[in-house]
Amino acid sequence: MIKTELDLLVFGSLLLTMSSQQAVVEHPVLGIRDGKIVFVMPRKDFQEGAYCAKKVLNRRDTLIMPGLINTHTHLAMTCFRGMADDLPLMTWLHERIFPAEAQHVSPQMVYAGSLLAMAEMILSGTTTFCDSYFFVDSVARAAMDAGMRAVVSQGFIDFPTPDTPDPSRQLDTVERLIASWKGASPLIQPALFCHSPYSCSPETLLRIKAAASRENLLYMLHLSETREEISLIQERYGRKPALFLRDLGVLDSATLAVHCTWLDEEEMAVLAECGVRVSHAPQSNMKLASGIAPIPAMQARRIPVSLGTDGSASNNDLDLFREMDTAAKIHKIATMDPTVMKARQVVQMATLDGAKALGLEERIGSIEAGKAADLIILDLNQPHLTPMYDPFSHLVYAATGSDVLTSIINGNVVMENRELRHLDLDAIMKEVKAIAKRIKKGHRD
Ligand SMILES: CSC[C@H]1O[C@@H](n2cnc3c(O)ncnc32)[C@H](O)[C@@H]1O
Ligand SMILES: [Zn+2]
Repeated sequence: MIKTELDLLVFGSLLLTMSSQQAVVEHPVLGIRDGKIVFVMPRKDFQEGAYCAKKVLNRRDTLIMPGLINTHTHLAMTCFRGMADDLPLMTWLHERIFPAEAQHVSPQMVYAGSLLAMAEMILSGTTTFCDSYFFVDSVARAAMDAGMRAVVSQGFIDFPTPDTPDPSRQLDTVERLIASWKGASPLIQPALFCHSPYSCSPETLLRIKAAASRENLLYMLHLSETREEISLIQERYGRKPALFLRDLGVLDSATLAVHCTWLDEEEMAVLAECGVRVSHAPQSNMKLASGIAPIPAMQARRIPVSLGTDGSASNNDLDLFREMDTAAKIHKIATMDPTVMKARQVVQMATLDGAKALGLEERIGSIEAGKAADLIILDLNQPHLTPMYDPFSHLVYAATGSDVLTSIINGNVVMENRELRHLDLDAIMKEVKAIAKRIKKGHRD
């Protein structure tokens, strides 16, 4: 008998496909070749003699699921973790973060801080992230080195930023990003990010959107994050932020709006009509006391909502398991209704809906034959995961990132039994500690 060759065979106790049917497979076997899922089937249907695999992962008491997708973060801000806590957004940004970024953000700092973030994300089950920051080339190189799937977006603000000191040259920065990374790797998608409607002029918002549309790239921005933003935009443009952006012509299905904390009914209707996707970052919204986004109302309008951690200076970690727990609970208390944001739906937000938010649902977000092999394996043999009536309940309300044993991205094992395969964590932490020492002293890198 001719055997089908596989790169990897994975056995487990339970597998959550997170496909639209949300099938759960007991005692699953999963075959992977050339970075893709070849089959998923129950072990009883598996003909052992029909396959030969270069590597086999087979551990008792494990749950296999799609890798988690973090749709909004600023990875290099790991270097600022814990540096400016317990402040409201505008004070945090203008008095602490922007000045620190002006002094310390460099290609080296972004590479080191992003690598540290990637180590943290892989160790906690994230396989795809969408980053928005400066010196994007460093983020993309770090993602290639870590073996992570990434949307790397270039951030724009209408004042001199570390990689675009002259804001009138923003389009040069766009061109550099496209020349270096568009089509360069199946793991990397470039994208464009305008910081917000209050920090970018209508001309900038439009110019960057036009470039994104021309190049078929995702366009993102922080939207309606605080009440202060609503007043500012209302004063400046005589309209609420979402209406202002709709009238400007930058809202469509290739737009991902981050936060959306203070959207009202009319604005939600506009987002739904335009096909805008949303990234919800509940822990950052809580820590900066920005507010509670009306997520159940958005989902009722069929606005696709995904999860993001935001940067680690406003969260302060990148563990999407903790974010899922927060997302499930915060809306129960906000609506005083424990039936909203059920565990199964929250897991979907962190997987398939994350893929939809990034326009990657054909490739990732669920475990299905033909999709990329981006998956994680959790250890169920833990006191806090015993007994198990409902795996979705455990993933949202009991598990943390440290329950992830093994992570596979595009068919590559990037972490096995909690050992990072591509990253030297000690060296990365040493480098970031050295950067933090300079930040503490206030010296330039
Ligand atoms: C142009 S994107 C990078 C830019 O955004 C800043 N930032 C990080 N988190 C937030 C947030 O929650 N709201 C607004 N701005 C934020 C970051 O420090 C960079 O300057
Ligand atoms: Zn952000």
